[in-house]
Amino acid sequence: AGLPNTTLPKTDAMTESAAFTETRFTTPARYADEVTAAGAPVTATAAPDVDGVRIGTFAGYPAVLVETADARAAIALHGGHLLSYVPTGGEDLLWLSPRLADAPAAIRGGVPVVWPFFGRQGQSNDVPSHGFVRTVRWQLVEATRDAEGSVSLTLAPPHYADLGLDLRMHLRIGKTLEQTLETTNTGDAPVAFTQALHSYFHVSDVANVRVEGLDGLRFRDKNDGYAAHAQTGDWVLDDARDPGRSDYIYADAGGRYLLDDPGLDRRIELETSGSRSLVVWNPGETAAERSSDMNDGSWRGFLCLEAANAGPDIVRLAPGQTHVLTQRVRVLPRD
Ligand SMILES: O=P(O)(O)OC[C@H]1O[C@H](O)[C@H](O)[C@@H](O)[C@@H]1O
Repeated sequence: AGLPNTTLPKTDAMTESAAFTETRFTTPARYADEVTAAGAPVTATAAPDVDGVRIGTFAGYPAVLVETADARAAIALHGGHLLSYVPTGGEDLLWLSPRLADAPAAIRGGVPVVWPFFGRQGQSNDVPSHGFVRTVRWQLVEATRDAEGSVSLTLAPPHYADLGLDLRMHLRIGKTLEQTLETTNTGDAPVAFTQALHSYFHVSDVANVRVEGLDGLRFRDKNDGYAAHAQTGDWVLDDARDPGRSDYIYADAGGRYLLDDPGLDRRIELETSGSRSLVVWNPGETAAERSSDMNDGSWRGFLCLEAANAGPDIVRLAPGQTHVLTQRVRVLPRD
């Protein structure tokens, strides 16, 4: 097929802070120590006294393991990273690299938490790409089980006193996966930030799936100097301009997307709120082969649909204000 994309007039590159008004973050004083500590073994994490929740390991990472009648899930303490979500009777919705590097390296796969900036949008080159929370150890703050049997968790990254922002992540594991990033401005100045739940969805073959819900939207292509384009029809990987890779930021996105996968005979529904952008990313073969955690052909097994506030979609918070980004994910049968 191929996308008959229309090239729109080029505007300023999205990473130039002059074009937008993101806060320029300074790496928190504690960040380097937190990264170093994240490589050390986990010592005694108290297991919560909640049915179906325990502390164990998953893919070699210390993790919160959840089991309900409707689904199983694993959340690594490293990065607060959701590694696995398996609806009962189905396959994992998430992809995890078979070549994971050890902590404190970032985990390839699952749902990286990107915060408080997407990539290095609006930032200098001195800050780590995708923010300050994906390569540090998080804490499990709360676990509860509701009357329907779903498990709700709250996790938090280290508190950075000098950042002026605080993050809590909530997860609800049941028939549907619900994941929320709750950001509060704890400082005394307004903050403008970007973020994403960078989900790696497991697919049969990325070249053989399509994403509905993007038709007519404008997007910026990171591989094309952030040039603006217009989407016609569904997203597919075989973009006529560049077969085999996608790094698109869709703006003014509607918040409901369907990932149709004939090979796995399923559709993944992604619904978002508090997010007006969607990033659709797959590195394609050439870039994947240069990467130590995707250079085995496994890049074909995922597509990232990232519920984001990125590109022109920047969140502005006055002191004391809180912003909530939520994604809801579930499997639908194919008709
Ligand atoms: O390799 P990472 O730092 O995990 O980033 C993985 C990818 O994340 C996002 O999708 C960005 O838009 C991509 O440009 C980036 O390559």
